[in-house]
Amino acid sequence: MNDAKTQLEAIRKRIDEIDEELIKLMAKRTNFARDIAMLKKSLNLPINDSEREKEVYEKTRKLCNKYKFDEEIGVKIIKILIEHNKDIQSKYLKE
Ligand SMILES: C=C(O[C@@H]1C=C(C(=O)O)C=C[C@H]1O)C(=O)O
Repeated sequence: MNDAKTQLEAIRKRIDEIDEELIKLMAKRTNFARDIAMLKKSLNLPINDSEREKEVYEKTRKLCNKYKFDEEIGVKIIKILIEHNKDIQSKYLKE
């Protein structure tokens, strides 16, 4: 019983560490939004690039299969990050 409690605590500690890594990586991905916005402005390109998004979603599906993670959940998470990235790009370009 006590052993199970110790194991539960150990797993939760690992989950906390993983959550921190996830947030760190999401921030890292999102922090490219400003540079991307500036480069697109100089190249006269729109913020939205549906071809690139298609590639990102395809890659996401492949990675989900590779790591045995639910494909639809993976795509949902990436969609949130893509939309957030585009919102930030728009904000920078409005400044
Ligand atoms: C970041 C970009 O801008 C947008 C956001 C994307 C993303 O977050 O992956 C992909 C395509 C674009 O719609 C980009 O063009 O690479």
